[in-house]
Amino acid sequence: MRISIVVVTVSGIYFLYDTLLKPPRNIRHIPQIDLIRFWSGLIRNQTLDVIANKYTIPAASQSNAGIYTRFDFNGWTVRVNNPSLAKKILLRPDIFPKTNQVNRLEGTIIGRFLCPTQNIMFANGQQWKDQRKIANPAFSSTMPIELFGRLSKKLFNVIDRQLDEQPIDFYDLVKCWTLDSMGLAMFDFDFNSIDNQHSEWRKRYNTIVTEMTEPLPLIFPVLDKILPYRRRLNEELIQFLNMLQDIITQKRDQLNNSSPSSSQRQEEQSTYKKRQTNNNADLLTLMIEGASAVNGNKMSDKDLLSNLCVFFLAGSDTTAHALSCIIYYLAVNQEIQQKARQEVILILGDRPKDIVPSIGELHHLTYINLIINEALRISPPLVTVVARYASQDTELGGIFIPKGTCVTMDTYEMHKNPHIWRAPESFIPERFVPGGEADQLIKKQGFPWLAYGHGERGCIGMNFSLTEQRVLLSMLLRKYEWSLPEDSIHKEKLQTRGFILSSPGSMFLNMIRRF
Ligand code: HEM
Repeated sequence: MRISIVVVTVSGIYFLYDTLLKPPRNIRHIPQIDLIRFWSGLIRNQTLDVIANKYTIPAASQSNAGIYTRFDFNGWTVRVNNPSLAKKILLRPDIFPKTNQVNRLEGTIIGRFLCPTQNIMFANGQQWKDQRKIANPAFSSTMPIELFGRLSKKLFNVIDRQLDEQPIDFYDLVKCWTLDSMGLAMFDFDFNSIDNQHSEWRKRYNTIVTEMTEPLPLIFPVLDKILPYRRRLNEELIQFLNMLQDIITQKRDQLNNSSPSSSQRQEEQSTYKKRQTNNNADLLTLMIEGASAVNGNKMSDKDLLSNLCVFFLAGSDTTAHALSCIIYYLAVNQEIQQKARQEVILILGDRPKDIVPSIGELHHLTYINLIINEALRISPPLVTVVARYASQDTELGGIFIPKGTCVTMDTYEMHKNPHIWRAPESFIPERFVPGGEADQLIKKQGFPWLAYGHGERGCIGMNFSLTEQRVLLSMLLRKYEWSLPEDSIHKEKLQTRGFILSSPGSMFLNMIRRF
């Protein structure tokens, strides 16, 4: 009897060890990360650079291919830390399509927000093509520069009111700025969070985004149903989704009233084209009109809602993170800040007045563009990309990858890997001059810079987000000078954390007005 208890216990422990701590047998030939140390690092909230330097980069360095396996929210996954393999994966979506997150996350909080249906971020094949075709024109229309400029002036009013209470948390403010920009540009809804940082909708959105991506419920979705605070989060989510649904319904009603008959399709198409170029419509309007103008099909409310949520999540805190990191690196590199300011002054002049740059002027901000690229390298807002899977038996860097294996990329690690980039911890915008280090790496190695992804599944909102960054940064440089306070938590180095979306937590600055 005793012997059988011992045998059952030992077998149970072995079973748990074999299934939880060891990858499936068909990928055990690939180097593994030290899973316990990696996970305990994440749970102890270690910063991204510590995790990269201690666990993930060493794990990838075990093989020449620069790949390793680990268990995370996609289950056992092959993680790629190699630019040429990143290129191979991203340019072959037929061999490496996206994993089915809709099924995997069904019933979870993140699933209900991020992918209640197959939206543009997660769909594959024809379903994805149809959605991208509808959304593309909305994103390639003229950018709402005036809106970004107007919101920047609003932000400056808030900064000015806080100048006597230095330091100022720029990260918190810029999150309001990107949220208001997205709300207004996407569906003409004013979150009004710049003027009221404690607004109800802002609080709701922040709670959802912050708590939704906590690592443990991502791995064990059942926690969403058990833990009381997760149930409260669910309530917040329902309210947020209802608000978006109301906006969609109102917008449809408005459009139906303004174009009641289906026989007016030709007229609708020309209005749609005019709106695209004149930039007098929000993205939601363009998508609803696009859905009927492109192929005569209307997009269902469920699909629209699913896409709106994904645009929000993909586009709001990511850009806020990017802007905060730029501001940080300009604070700790005063000579780069000064050089960037000189460029802006050369193009926009130095009159003591806020000036919103034109699209042509933005194109001349070449040094600012280098700064943006370098900030996105040294601290990419998304630390990984959406997981793919091998749709057939294949190989990566000579290592066999069986059909069905989940594969993804370590964006953060690739951007910080000393085997790829020279002095990766140093902020050097000149890496991105034409023919410079970045171009050389692209030529020789593939995709070393993955901030916006690449290939047909690259970021649809890249131009939108880059325009936001260029407008706010150029206006900010004319108006203020800034530095890091002595007691900043980022004094030694930028501290970012996050499992999917990276965040500096806060970014307190001392700011001085130039006029
Ligand atoms: C700094 C800001 C941003 C960063 C760093 C970023 C990053 C990325 C990355 C890395 C991908 C590729 C993911 C993959 O291959 O799995 C992606 C895709 C995507 N992004 Fe962004 N993004 C940003 C801003 C935006 C904005 C403003 C929007 C929309 C308003 C947006 C919407 C999307 C969508 C819909 C996709 C999926 C495209 C597809 O698969 O066809 N992003 N983004």
